[in-house]
Amino acid sequence: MNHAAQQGHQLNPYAIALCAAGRWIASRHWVPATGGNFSIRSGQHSALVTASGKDKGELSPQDLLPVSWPDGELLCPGKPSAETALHVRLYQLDESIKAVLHTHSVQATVFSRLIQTEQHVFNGYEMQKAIRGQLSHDTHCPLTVFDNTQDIPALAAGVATRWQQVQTASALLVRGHGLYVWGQSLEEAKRHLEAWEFLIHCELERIRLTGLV
Ligand SMILES: CSC[C@@H](O)[C@@H](O)C(=O)COP(=O)(O)O
Ligand SMILES: [Zn+2]
Repeated sequence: MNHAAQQGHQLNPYAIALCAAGRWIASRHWVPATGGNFSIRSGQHSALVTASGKDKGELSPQDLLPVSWPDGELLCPGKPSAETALHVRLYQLDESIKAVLHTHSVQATVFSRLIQTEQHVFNGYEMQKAIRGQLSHDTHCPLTVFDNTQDIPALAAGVATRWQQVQTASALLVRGHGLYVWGQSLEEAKRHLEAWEFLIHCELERIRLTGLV
């Protein structure tokens, strides 16, 4: 990258905000060992996505790679996240999504393996109100769980097929893998991430204490 391009990258407010989010997420121990990836929408058909294999707590703006899908087909220079196709599919499914955060916390990973069904319904938690559209603790908020695969385009296609049920949560789980959340701003995606980590932690404790999944 030449000097001018590098400077442009360093001044990019989207890139700076995502690097700061990465430091916050890493401080919560939700992205160990280079796990996780993040993106932020930069245009109708474009986003910045974390480069693959980076420590997500030590990102600098040049680790955010521009990807685009002007005609639906993915164009990505360099080596963006191995899970870029899922980020892009989420942006395609809902134009209001502005940021996507993927994490590998211990509790989300363990919880996803305890849930044998395609969905786990959360009910009765005040924290549900931190999720877009959830107006009360008394609603039923379903979190959809997908089986893990290394075939990310296939996973993205599965998410698209079940989008009606997935979108309510602004989040999804991949079994034995981790959590995806999104939001209409980076701040909202961070709030969804913190809320889901809290809700999953509560359910994990409930299951531990009662033995009832
Ligand atoms: C620690 S391996 C984790 C990866 O396989 C993947 O799931 C992940 O979240 C990070 O991949 P990346 O390509 O760096 O975005
Ligand atoms: Zn992952």
